[in-house]
Amino acid sequence: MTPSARIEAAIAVLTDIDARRRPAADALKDWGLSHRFAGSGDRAAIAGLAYDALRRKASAAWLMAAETPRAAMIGMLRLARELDVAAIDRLFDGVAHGPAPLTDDERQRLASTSLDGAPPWVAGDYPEWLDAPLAAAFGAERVEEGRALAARAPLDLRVNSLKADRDDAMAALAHFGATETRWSPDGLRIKVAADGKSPAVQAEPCFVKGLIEIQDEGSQLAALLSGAAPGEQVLDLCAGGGGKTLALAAAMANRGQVFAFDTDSRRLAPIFPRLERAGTRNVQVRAPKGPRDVLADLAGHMDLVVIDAPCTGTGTWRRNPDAKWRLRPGALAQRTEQQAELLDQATRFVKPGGRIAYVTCSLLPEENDGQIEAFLARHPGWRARPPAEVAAALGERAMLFLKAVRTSEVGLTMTPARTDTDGFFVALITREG
Ligand SMILES: C[S@@+](CC[C@H](N)C(=O)[O-])C[C@H]1O[C@@H](n2cnc3c(N)ncnc32)[C@H](O)[C@@H]1O
Repeated sequence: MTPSARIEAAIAVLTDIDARRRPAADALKDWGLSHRFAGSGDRAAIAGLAYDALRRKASAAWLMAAETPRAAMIGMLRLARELDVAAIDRLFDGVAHGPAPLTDDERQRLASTSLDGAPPWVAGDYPEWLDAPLAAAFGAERVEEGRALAARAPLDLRVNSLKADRDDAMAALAHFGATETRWSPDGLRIKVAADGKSPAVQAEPCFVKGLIEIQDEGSQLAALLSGAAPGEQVLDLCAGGGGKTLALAAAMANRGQVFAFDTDSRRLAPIFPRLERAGTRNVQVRAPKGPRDVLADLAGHMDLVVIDAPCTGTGTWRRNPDAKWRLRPGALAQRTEQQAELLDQATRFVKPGGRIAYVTCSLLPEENDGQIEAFLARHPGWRARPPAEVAAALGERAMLFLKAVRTSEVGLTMTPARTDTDGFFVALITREG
């Protein structure tokens, strides 16, 4: 396919996403099924164009004074890919399978890339209804935070310390240009190519043998900051596919016990092959069994309960740019209710002196500090560890990390703008002994 034809295809995908209010991945898959002639390079390029246009949807619409998929594409090419008017003109050349030529008005709009005068949610490319919570969390810096959330994410890997050492894994992935992550002692980072295509690390021998896992650095740090230590009894209450479970087991050097639970057994299913590949020996998966309380025997015995809570995912917009435009206030209300219930439920498992690590991949205060403050008001006998104590788990990097993150009295927040990770909130709350 020509570059112009790829652009026209990406505009068609954006039109489908808008018309049917569906996830980008579904629209891209359908496009692929009905255009089987397109090769993998074409598909990756089209996905890259569509995702980048979604990332910059509000600012592109403002620049072009139009809220159409075509305007989103043209505006993105100028704002994100930094093409000049002549280069965009060449792509919009009007030949078969390509988009119609630029109009005079479109050409004029592209003369400037200034977003001066745009409201924060336009300059920061996030939904207007989230301006108030983001202002509460980040004040004037919310535009910068939004911009960083609208950028592409790198591919992060966690080296499995049960099987490998970071230097060896880095050498095995030198052909991808893997480098050490800034904060996580087990992390490696690979830059994603200009067309947005991630390298196929899952086909690498070191992945197949369980030496590495795909995990954002923020997620690695969230697990690390819980302070899980060898020999402890740990309940991973929202284990899902096991990303945190695997990191916890490695941090505990296979000693002690991790119990992995999730109410959704389909989400839990991938954990079994992942545990096997990683060589973990201290994880017991407790899959739900109808109304039976499969965690009853753990009550009062846990040193640590990790709640990697269901949340709005606002911290992961770099990876799911369409999710930010689909999020609705009702979903936020539902998530905050679930989170409060989970925090309350978790208390029954924690032994005196034990702790809960509460984690979200959200940047909204209602799901983060607000949730912990409300918990502490409901539960006398619990206290939040100050962020400086929580960050101490990072050893010599703790001071710099503390300066980078947003801290409150009850927790700390990583963001793409501050730590160059996905957005994560972490709080440690301790039951008095
Ligand atoms: C953020 S995801 C977990 C991701 C996972 N920990 C990881 O690192 O890969 C949240 C999970 O919470 C689960 N969940 C929701 N409500 C729950 C509840 N009441 N008890 C346990 N798990 C719950 C969801 O099924 C979902 O898998």
